Amino acid sequence: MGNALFKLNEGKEVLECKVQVETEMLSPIDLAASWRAHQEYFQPSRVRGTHDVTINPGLEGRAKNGFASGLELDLDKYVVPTPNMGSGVVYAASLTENPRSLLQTGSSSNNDTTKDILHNSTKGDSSLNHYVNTMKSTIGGHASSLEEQRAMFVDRGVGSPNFARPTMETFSMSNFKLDSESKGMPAAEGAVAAAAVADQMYGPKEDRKLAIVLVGLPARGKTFTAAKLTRYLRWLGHETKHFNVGKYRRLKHGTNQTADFFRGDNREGVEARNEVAALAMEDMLSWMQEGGQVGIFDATNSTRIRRNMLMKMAEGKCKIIFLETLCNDQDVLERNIRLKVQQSPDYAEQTDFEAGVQDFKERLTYYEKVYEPVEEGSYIKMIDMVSGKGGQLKINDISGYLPGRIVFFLVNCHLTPRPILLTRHGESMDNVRGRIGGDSSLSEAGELYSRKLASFVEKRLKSERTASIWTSTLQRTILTAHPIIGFPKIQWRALDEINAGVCDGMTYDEIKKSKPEEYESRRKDKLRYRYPRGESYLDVIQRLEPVIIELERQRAPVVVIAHQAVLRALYAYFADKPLEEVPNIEIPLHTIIEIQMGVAGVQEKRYKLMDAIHPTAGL
Ligand SMILES: O=P(O)(O)OC[C@H]1O[C@@](CO)(OP(=O)(O)O)[C@@H](O)[C@@H]1O
Repeated sequence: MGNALFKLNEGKEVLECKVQVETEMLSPIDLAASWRAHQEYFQPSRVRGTHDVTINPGLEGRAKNGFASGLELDLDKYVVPTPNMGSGVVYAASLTENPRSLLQTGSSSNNDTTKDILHNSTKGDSSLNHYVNTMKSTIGGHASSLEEQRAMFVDRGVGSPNFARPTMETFSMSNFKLDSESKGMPAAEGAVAAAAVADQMYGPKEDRKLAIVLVGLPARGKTFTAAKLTRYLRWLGHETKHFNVGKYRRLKHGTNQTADFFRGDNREGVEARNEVAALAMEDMLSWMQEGGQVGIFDATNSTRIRRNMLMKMAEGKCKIIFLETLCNDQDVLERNIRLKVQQSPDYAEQTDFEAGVQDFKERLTYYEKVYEPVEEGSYIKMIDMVSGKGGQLKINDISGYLPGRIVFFLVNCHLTPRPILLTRHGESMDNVRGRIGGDSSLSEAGELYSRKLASFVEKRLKSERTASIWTSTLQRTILTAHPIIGFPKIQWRALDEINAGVCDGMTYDEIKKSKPEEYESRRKDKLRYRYPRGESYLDVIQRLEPVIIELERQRAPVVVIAHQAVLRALYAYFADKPLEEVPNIEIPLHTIIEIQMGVAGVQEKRYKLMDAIHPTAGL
């Protein structure tokens, strides 16, 4: 502890100022370590001069790339098990909601349930109403003191205990997330959170709950589009669920319905299909009452009568936007029909594949006879987006934050299969030291990995017309990309590692010793915890959203060379992982995660090129 007394003679007046400085005793070893780290940071960086976009990389990479990478010709020799999703294809439809109204015994008839839902919807969320009223009166009225007014809008960090948590009366996003009573608030930061607060305050109740009702003939990519949209909205933090009516039909009426069941003049069949659609809608509305925010209602919904039934059930409870998928490309349709027969549970017991295809085509003709394109209400028409040769969106009566984002997401999506390769940078000097953040260069092992990666990329993408290499602006990723030649490289600030704020450059042990409350807060809620003057994982997800949109939009392969926390967030999107799991997803060094995005969903494959700390001379 150091004390100092400063005296300032201003003419006759002497100003005194006492200063007390708290210092902690550092052992000589810690002092030396922090001096070394300090020197390392101020070493001239080897990549500062490179532009954000380099199209024709220097030839020097070619020389290095030629030798010492020692990769086997057969890349499958490096394949390692994928800990999360297995190596099989995850069929999108299997990720849909289990029909609770069918699984619960004695589920009430449609009308009773609908009446119950209408009755309960007047209760609303008392604590949230109270909260919003308090906030309205504070903001609308006059906060009692200037201090409180200033405090109202200061978001003092979610997890860091260094800031007093604002009282219930002051306004701060953290209360919304932490107040377990307030439902429908996304687990998110930034724009998503701000829009949610605005909608809670000013949007009519039904606008705060959104039903995206799919419309379209079979084999138009409805289920795949529904799954993609569900994944995107969940990743942004919106409580989103995918309700597939086909699943309800199969549960209630079995999986071996022939095409006749789907005839427009088959009264029994029509009633049965409307019944399960109503059950699914009731389940979705019940789920919204319990706090769900966006329901993706996946069915053909091919007639105006059916759509009117759904709109009537949703009246006053949620906003409906119809999402119609239209496809005129016969090749795409043929491919989708064959994929559907191959993978749909409807044909799981069909031994004769071609007979299955014929039956499905017959079912299709029955739907085509009664199909009425959407012309009513709010709608988004996706026209030939599936083929990936352009396509377009037609929209009508779309407004608000979330619908706007959904349109922007859908206009950037396509189904052209292509691989996305995710990998961390090569081992860095700070990885060896166990220091987080920073901007250190690569260790010897990290440099060897960069050469192996260049070899891998050359082999894996040699059949591709083109590809691009994305890095962060930190030198450990730029240096890792350096030996790769022949592909344009782009530096993204958005791909920089999570900002550890005041803890940048420290080891976890040093944080635990010198900032135990920070360490403990992060351990307790790593997803929401924000480093003082740094970021949380929720912050990282929000800043990665433009990267996800661009990854969806790209038609050529992309190699993303980034960081542990950033890749956890990106991987969680493709693997549709719950947000709570994001901060602990395994993203080992020197491993490439290949994500294959295609018509059937997302497939994952992992290649481990070498160990982290002790490089092997040549594989
Ligand atoms: O969220 P945690 O588990 O701390 O992981 C993030 C940390 O991983 C590290 C390595 O410790 O990332 P990377 O080396 O991939 O850039 C740190 O820089 C970063 O702070």
